[in-house]
Amino acid sequence: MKIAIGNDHAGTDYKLAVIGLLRSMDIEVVNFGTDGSDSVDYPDFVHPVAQEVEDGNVDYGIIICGSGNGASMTANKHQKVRAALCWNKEIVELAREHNNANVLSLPARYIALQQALEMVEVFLKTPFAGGRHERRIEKIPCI
Ligand SMILES: O=C(CO)[C@H](O)[C@H](O)[C@H](O)COP(=O)(O)O
Repeated sequence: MKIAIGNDHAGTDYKLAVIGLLRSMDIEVVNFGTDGSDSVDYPDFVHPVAQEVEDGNVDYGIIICGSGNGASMTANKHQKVRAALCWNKEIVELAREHNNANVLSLPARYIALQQALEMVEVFLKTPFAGGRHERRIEKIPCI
């Protein structure tokens, strides 16, 4: 499995921990930064993640900013991206089962680090349920 990851300054610490988790699971990681704490603009680091997902170069994307909103808004501008802003494991499970989310957006300033890591694990292990949900996600893109 291969995952692209990107974040702004609010998400750097969580991002580095998530990368550690992914590597411990033998998952290949493409890190688009930022890796620092200087103030940056989240679209500069989220668009490359979304583009990798859209191009089929990675299985999933993980994006992290303070609230998770700016990151998910940015990623969802990409036609093939379904980025889900999640704040607990149940929402993550539903984002995979019902929405076939291919990008997980984490709000670093509003969830505990351990919670974020557990959410990543749930995201990776939960399959899409298909069925009625397939029809619905096919209707998401603008024509
Ligand atoms: O984009 C966001 C809000 O939707 C993120 O939470 C950013 O991380 C946040 O806006 C950054 O805020 P800061 O005051 O510039 O650190």
